[in-house]
Amino acid sequence: MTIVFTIASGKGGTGKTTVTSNLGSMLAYYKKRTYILDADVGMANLGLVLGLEKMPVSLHEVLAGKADVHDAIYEGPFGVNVIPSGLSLEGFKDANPDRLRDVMNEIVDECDVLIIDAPAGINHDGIVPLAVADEVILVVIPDISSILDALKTKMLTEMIGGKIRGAILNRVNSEDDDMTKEQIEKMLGVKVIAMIPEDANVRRASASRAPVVLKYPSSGASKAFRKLARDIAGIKETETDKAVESKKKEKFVERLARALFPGVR
Ligand SMILES: Nc1ncnc2c1ncn2[C@@H]1O[C@H](COP(=O)(O)OP(=O)(O)OP(=O)(O)O)[C@@H](O)[C@H]1O
Repeated sequence: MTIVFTIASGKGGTGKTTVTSNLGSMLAYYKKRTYILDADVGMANLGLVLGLEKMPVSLHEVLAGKADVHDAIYEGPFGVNVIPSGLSLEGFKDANPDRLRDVMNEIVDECDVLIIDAPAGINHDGIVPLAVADEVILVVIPDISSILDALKTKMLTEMIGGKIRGAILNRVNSEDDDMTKEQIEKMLGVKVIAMIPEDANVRRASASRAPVVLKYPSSGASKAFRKLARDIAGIKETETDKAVESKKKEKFVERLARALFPGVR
């Protein structure tokens, strides 16, 4: 059976696209037939961060009723199926977000997991992705305004009969954070299902147009995304996962050795 997740926040810039691209890629890596769809039709960037160069047909044309959704599916990292939104304002103007449910119905039988990257804010474009999801996942950063905005999104989701799976706490940097995981859970009234550290590799990977799980698989953020994907897919850590982790340790030991014995290679 297919499960549809919508990745939402409230406040912009908390990491929805980062979560969508990395969680989607990892689920594909773990052999789940995964589709990721950029419902942020006004400020699309899922295709960009995944390095899709040419997108002759995008969700814009599909939502405008001018193209079939199957013509707007592109192959991403580990074989994840990406449905990007276009970058032109002209295309955005004609896109009708109310068609999203029809688009979903056309692909739902082909996938195990569909992840929808929702736009920030509470407006009409943002409500449709909340309404069509089986479960909404909130992406928050440890900052009071992010939590308050996510709380509004949670209340709106529940008001329209939707269900919240939990919150992903992104950009965690324990020394500087305003709020702890427990305070956030209490305030939001939902479980924190993953904690993704602040990690410069995330931005570095985006700049080279790849998800961090592909570009820097042994980084802290990748480790957290791998675990989240396993939890969602209901699978245990594999030997390959352990090998990726031990690679990180080796590198640390190598770095330490270099620092202590600079002359030795
Ligand atoms: N864990 C992290 N560590 C460091 N940088 C991060 C992390 N997560 C996200 N970022 C960076 O934060 C910025 C915003 O992330 P992203 O685009 O995923 O947010 P968004 O919620 O989709 O934004 P918008 O609301 O504009 O669509 C990007 O530059 C991204 O590389």
